[in-house]
Amino acid sequence: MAKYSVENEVAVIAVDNPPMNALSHHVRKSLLKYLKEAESDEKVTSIVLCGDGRTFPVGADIKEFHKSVSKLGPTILDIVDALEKSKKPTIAAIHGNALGGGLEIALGCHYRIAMTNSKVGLPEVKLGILPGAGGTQRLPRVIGLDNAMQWIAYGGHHSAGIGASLGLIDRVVPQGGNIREHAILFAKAAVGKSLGQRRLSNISVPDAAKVESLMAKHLKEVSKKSRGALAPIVCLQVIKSSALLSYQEGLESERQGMFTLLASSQSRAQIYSFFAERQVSKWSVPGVTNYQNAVPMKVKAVGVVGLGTMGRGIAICCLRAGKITYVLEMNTKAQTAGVKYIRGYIETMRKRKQINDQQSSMMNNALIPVDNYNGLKNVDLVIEAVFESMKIKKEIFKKLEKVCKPSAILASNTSTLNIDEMASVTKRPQKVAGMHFFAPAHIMMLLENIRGEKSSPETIATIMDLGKQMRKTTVLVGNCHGFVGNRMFAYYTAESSFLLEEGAYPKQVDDVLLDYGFAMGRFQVGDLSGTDIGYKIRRERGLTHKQQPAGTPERKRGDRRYSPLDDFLYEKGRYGLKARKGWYKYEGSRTPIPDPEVRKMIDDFRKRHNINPRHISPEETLQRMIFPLVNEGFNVLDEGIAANPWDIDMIFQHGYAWPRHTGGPMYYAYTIGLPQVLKVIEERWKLAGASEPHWKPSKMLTWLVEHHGNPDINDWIKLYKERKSQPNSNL
Ligand SMILES: C/C=C(\C)C(=O)SCCNC(=O)CCNC(=O)[C@H](O)C(C)(C)COP(=O)(O)OP(=O)(O)OC[C@H]1O[C@@H](n2cnc3c(N)ncnc32)[C@H](O)[C@@H]1OP(=O)(O)O
Repeated sequence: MAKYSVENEVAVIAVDNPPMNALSHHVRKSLLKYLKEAESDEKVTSIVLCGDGRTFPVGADIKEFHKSVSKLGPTILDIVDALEKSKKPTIAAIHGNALGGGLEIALGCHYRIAMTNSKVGLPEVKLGILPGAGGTQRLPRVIGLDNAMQWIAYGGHHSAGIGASLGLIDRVVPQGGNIREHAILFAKAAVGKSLGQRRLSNISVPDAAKVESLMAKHLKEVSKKSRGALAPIVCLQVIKSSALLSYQEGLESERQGMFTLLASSQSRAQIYSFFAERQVSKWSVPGVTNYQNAVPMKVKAVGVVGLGTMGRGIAICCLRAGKITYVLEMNTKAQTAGVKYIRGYIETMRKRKQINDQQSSMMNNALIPVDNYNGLKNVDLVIEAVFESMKIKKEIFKKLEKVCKPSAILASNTSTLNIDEMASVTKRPQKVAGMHFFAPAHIMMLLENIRGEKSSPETIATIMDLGKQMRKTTVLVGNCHGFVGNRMFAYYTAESSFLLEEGAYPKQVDDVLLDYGFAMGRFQVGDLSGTDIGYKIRRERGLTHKQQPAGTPERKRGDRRYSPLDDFLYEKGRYGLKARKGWYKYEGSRTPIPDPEVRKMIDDFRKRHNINPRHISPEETLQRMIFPLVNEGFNVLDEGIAANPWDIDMIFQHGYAWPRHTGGPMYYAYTIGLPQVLKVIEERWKLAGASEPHWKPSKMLTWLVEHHGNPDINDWIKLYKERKSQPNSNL
């Protein structure tokens, strides 16, 4: 709804649709009604549009998308038109966020004033669509093509100050000011002034002459940054119309572009992702506890054990979240290097204005290096981040048990190992949990939190809350080898090496993944992280080529298929980018170049094993890499290790840079259709057999397909659990 009042001849229309004042159908209806009322009331000389509560409208109601209600008039464009056509000056009074349709109605107004701490932007591209209420045509007319292309194709939020410097915001109201009062005064002063040039559809785009060169520049950038995504490209094409066509023709091009994007699977996937991102914070452990009833502990001081790459990143996350951070590293050289890195990073953040001087000095003061376990006696929570070895981790947990106060939570940053086994060496298993950060921890958005069998509701609530304070997408999962992410990802990696054995080369596989939308292929990523990382993990598990007793078949570990190609690569000193050679070679830059030496290694291997290389199609490559991962995703859901398919999708989007416009592996499977996915998995299972158990069709996937075909992704768990809970379900 909207509220209407007249103050001192100024009509004030305030959108009132908590929490975000989204422009839902009922809001649009009442906005237009009040606009007409203000227009026809002779006592009203000007009109202010604002938001009640937290914010100016943040855009269209995303919940209405793909539903018939979104098509019910009036549209946002009807409101924008009415505001612009009004004979009385219309003023948008912005506080909080004016985003998407919110900014578009502000662009319909003749003037815009904004609180200094407010944000403006057209982020529709992030939902796989475009600003569909004239934003693609009006914004370039105010801030120019170059800026509009940047704003719309990337969907960033911008400060009111930036908006003012570009002519979008007419006045910035300082902190502490009352936006409504300022707007009323502004509106009074605007009465009687000419509105001609204030109607943005009347004016032309200032840098229209540069349209072709700007198009080329931005198209190049978006195809690199948002590989495979349709929306940024359509956005640019539609913005181009603002420079070449009349306003009305431009609007038609916007309408057509919107039609194309709304019909694409990408927009559905991105809208799904928007809600999924918010849904994961509403965690629950069925029958035990959930985000609404568990109370987190207050965490003031955190300990981080180990100052390697992970420990340093985790310490930065803790400092940014305002925690006193004790970093324990007993090796003096490693401690000096770690602390130097952290302080250097704080300084970089300060220089980039991500933090101010005061925050920088607070963070530096809150960093406390210690060189023995006693130094951790005051922390509320400790995260160990040492090498991935159960033996070492158990020793650390025993020491932590002795020195940490009884209330302290003991967490491990393990990426694969059993949390319950670590908990078993302590007297406080209810206070033990996993906090799996992804490298680099201070950059990657994901935190995969692992609840142990005995983790208490308070412990779970605390690690989830800490993730939120670190501003991470924090997903709660159950305990098993590799948890959700690495357990599923192992098959993606394994299949990529099998593909090399059978006929592909690294670039061929990587190109398929790049076309799918990944920023980097599997082998490029391997080189970037270092081929030594995986090797050390395999060595810890006794899997590497060199650890096998004489006579062990090269391509088997036990009764399972194994590819030793990754081990050979490491043994040749090809550690990846840092060694300037890995799956690729690097000559003076980070550009991966296919290396004949790697090709020879693969060819020799094939010859030794009498493998006749065959052509592997892009379609097979993609299916071989993604479908076993999806199959395992269904096993993970069946076992309750992940509570929902969107939990898995968020783990992959934020931890493994899975392209957002596909929604994530589970949503992608839903887009393809579960019957089709199962068909491929079943065919492959027949071919591969027991030595490749990752192709064994998941019970849950099979049951869903047999009984429901391709049910809505929101119904998977409900349908399956209902059936599973029935007696004699055999599931
Ligand atoms: C054509 C298309 C047009 C014209 C459009 O306008 S498309 C929409 C463009 N606008 C956006 O994409 C903005 C979406 N919202 C956000 O980015 C953020 O919510 C925020 C930056 C505005 C605020 O962030 P934050 O303070 O963290 O709050 P939450 O994101 O957690 O949001 C709180 C609840 O509000 C719901 N929400 C937010 N925006 C919308 C919306 N546009 N439509 C419907 N619902 C919205 C959000 O889902 C949260 O709901 P709950 O999880 O609490 O149920």
